[in-house]
Amino acid sequence: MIGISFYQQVEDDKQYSQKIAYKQAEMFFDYLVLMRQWNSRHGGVYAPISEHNPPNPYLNTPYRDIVSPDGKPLTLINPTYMTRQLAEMQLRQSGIRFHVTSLTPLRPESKADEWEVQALKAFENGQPSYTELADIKGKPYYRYMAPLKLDAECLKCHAVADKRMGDVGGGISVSIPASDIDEFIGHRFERLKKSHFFIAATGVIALLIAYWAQSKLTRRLTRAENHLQLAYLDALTLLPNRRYYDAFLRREWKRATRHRYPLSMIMIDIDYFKAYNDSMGHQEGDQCLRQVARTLRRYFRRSGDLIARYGGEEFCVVAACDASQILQLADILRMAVEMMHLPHPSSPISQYVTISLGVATLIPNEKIECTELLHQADQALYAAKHSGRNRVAKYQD
Ligand SMILES: Nc1nc2c(ncn2[C@@H]2O[C@H](COP(=O)(O)OP(=O)(O)OP(=O)(O)O)[C@@H](O)[C@H]2O)c(=O)[nH]1
Repeated sequence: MIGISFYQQVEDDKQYSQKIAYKQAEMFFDYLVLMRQWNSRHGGVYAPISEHNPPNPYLNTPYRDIVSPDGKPLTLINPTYMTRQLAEMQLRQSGIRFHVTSLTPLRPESKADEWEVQALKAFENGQPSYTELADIKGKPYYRYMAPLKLDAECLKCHAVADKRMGDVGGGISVSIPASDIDEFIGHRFERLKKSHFFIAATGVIALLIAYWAQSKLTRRLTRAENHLQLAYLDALTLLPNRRYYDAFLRREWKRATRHRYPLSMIMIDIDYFKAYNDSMGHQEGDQCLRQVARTLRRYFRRSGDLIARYGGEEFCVVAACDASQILQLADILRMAVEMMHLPHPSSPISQYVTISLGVATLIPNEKIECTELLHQADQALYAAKHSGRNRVAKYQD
């Protein structure tokens, strides 16, 4: 955006400067026309003949040269001769060129150049003025030209058969060196470059600071998140731990109390896990816990349900569903673990690892604590264990 702004401002400045150049040329033209009218109104003016004011050989009029009563030789200066003299002075002083010209000039020096010929032809077709950036002797100029209408004074010398008063007799071209404008644009360009560079540099520094601050914040957040995960995640199974489970249960209990919907719980315990450890080794025991956890967690995707490692070889489930739904879920979990076909050589009830599950459901209210649900699920688990293991038992009063 800074690049676009820079480009646009430079382009705007160029166009604006060009407009000013052409306007300046137009003002020169208007002023010259005014002076010519003044001269013409007096029928020309006499001035002493000098090195800078020799008699004009192209001025075809009686009394062109006269002598003043005190004996000074004077010569008549008509509008065109005056413009020519002014043009020479202006060129010497500022490099700006005026040129009075026509398609049929009397003086060879007044012959129109290629560009002026185009402009004069355009005037004959009614165009009021002509502007262009064009070269004179290999140097670029902002060129402006407008027509001169024939008046009585002009017709004295420029009497052409098909020309009448008010017709386009020629024109004056005003040419301003492009180097004057380029110099101005150059200064402006430098200033724009500096200011845009400053804005860009400030922007980049601000972005770098923002990036640095943001990555610092991200690092702190990641660290905090890791700490939080460590605080609430069981390192062995990567399931939520008992602390998280307790907090979750209290929250869900309150919500279920408010909205009066049933909350269910499953306590899960691996059967004969001591024997498994003893026969397979503690590391295999850990591996078994991980595999059971991975299998169980697949059934918990909803935000209102949770499975956690409750401690040792025990897992615990809390779900916002009724008694029949939780019984179904518990049975699915039991079968899923059995179907893992994890060998358990020292289990008296199966050749594979199995689990026992205790299920309880309550509709919470302000008079019951959530520990009651835990207690009931635990009782149900105890019942499942004592009625043979590898089964689901429902809490009975
Ligand atoms: N490998 C391993 N073993 C554990 C872990 N946590 C608890 N245990 C073991 O799990 C066993 C639990 O045994 P018990 O509570 O006697 O129960 P059980 O042998 O599973 O018998 P039942 O529950 O009655 O079927 C203990 O031997 C604990 O050492 C653990 O993180 N890794």
